[in-house]
Amino acid sequence: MAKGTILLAAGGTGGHLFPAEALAHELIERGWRVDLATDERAERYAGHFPAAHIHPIASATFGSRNPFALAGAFWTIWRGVRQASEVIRKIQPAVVVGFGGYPTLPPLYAATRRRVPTIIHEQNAVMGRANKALAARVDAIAGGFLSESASGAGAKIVITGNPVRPAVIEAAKTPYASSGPFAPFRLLVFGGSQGAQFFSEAVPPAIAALPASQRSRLKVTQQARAEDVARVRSAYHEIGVEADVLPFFTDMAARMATAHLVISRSGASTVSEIAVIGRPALLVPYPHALDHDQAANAAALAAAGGAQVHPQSTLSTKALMSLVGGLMENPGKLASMAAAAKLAGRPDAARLLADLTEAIASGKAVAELKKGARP
Ligand SMILES: CC(=O)N[C@H]1[C@@H](OP(=O)(O)OP(=O)(O)OC[C@H]2O[C@@H](n3ccc(=O)[nH]c3=O)[C@H](O)[C@@H]2O)O[C@H](CO)[C@@H](O)[C@@H]1O
Repeated sequence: MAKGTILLAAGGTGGHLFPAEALAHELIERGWRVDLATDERAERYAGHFPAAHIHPIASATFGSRNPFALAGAFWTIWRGVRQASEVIRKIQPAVVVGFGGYPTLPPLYAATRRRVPTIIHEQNAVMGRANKALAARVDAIAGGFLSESASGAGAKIVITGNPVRPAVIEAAKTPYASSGPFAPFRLLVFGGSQGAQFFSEAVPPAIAALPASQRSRLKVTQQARAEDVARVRSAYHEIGVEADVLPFFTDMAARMATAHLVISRSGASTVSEIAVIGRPALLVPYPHALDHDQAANAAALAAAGGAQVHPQSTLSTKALMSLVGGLMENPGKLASMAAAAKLAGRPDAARLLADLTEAIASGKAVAELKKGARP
């Protein structure tokens, strides 16, 4: 017999859904039934979600300035609030936990109206718009990279880190470079859950510019947007570099575990996973993220010595080639970056967030929890 039901709300991209999935595993292990409220966009990422029931909830963004589009969005969100309210009435969750992104607005808003305890989890160093809109109404704000002092909502913030999925915890058991003495040299390139056009354009020419002796040692795994896959594959084929190129790798954690160097964006889960598994990384923050400053996510890992951060605008083919080529010749530096990244990792984030969830479900307030935590 389950302890009760906890409703998680997450949608949109993998960056919101994967931390929810990690919390779900932890809560189920503790004897809770977990349901998920999500939008249809998230179906791509929800395949492995261990929810007892998935509730599709209507949602929309207020992104447009067109008054008709705005009115439409408002109406859709209101429809979502009514749907979510009905779900909450039926399943009587002990607490509702939202993971950011506009699909979480209706379920969290409906929960606060029905006086069900609520938590939002913010993965990023800078709070996203949906979470900002909900911050004043919820009981607790859990943070991946947030800082308690920097935000107006500081009193409600509990730093838990970003929960990573069980496959990541498993991958973290693999010591760095256990797949061989850097020959072949495994390079993993990916752009977050939706891919990155920039890497498709920039990385193959940089690899082509490496001396043949380095190129012949390379094995590349590269995620590319579906429309770029064929071009990236043939670019590597032409220069004789073995490359796995796909729009999405479902075994990303295992691929990270065997990588000697990662080149990626700095979305919150990406940075958290690189740290937990402990791999050296060249991080290139997505320059156009509306909601999240990816550079701020990368900063802590860089400060710990686990990663280098390079703005996209500085990465000419030559610059990228010499960064990769230089690191390939310096296994000692790579190994020390890997060790530093691992020290910065938070493998206990799912446990801490589950502790907070259970405390809020039992009616405790964040202020009480913080008082209890003081020596
Ligand atoms: C453009 C944008 O707005 N991005 C945001 C989005 O990123 P995005 O959705 O890309 O999220 P993250 O970088 O946080 O996570 C990407 C996740 O996808 C996984 N993965 C990736 C590629 C692949 O082939 N297979 C795979 O499994 C990674 O292992 C990781 O778990 O949400 C994040 C969390 O709020 C934010 O920090 C990002 O700023």
